[in-house]
Amino acid sequence: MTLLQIMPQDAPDTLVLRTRDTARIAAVLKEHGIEYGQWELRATVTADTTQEEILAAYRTRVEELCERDGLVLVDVAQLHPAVGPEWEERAAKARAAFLEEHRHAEDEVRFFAHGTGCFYLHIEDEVYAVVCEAGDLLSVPAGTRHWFDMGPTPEFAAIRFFKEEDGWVGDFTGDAIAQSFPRLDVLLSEDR
Ligand SMILES: CSCCC(=O)/C(O)=C/O
Ligand SMILES: [Fe+2]
Ligand code: NI
Repeated sequence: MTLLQIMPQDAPDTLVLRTRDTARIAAVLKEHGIEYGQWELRATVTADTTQEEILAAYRTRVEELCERDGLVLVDVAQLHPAVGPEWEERAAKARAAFLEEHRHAEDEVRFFAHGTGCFYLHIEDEVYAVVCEAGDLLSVPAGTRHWFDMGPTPEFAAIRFFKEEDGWVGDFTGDAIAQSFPRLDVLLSEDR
């Protein structure tokens, strides 16, 4: 289930808010110009599902969003658990690539067609951890400091939307803040 957990930037163990109420999540994020929404799931995604099949399943919604927000490029980032040393290495590399705080020159727009991932949004003096699940759409404004954790066993397929070819390139802030915050697996284990 989708989760929003807000923590002070200097007190990662302190809960300002923890909610799985998606209407509340949307409302809280909207106050900061972040769009959160849910699309009806249209396809079962497995390791054998191609990018083309995922894009075809969501074509209407994708086209509507592109038209509305002037997005021109779409692709699918996906990882599914496998076995063997190559997988372990690939997963660790992929995870590490987004685990440091960065910004993008354009909005970060992602739709989760499968699996789970957590965006940590550093907004003013707080960190908003948004655990996205299949069906979730998140649009984070350009320039927002953030990092992303796909967890120790990455499993997700996300449609990515861009205005420019290099829209995914991160500008790393050099702030080590991400290291102090609970990772995706810890966040999810803390249900009480
Ligand atoms: C869920 S898509 C991979 C993560 C990504 O593109 C990004 O920029 C994270 O900050
Ligand atoms: Fe990013
Ligand atoms: Ni999978």
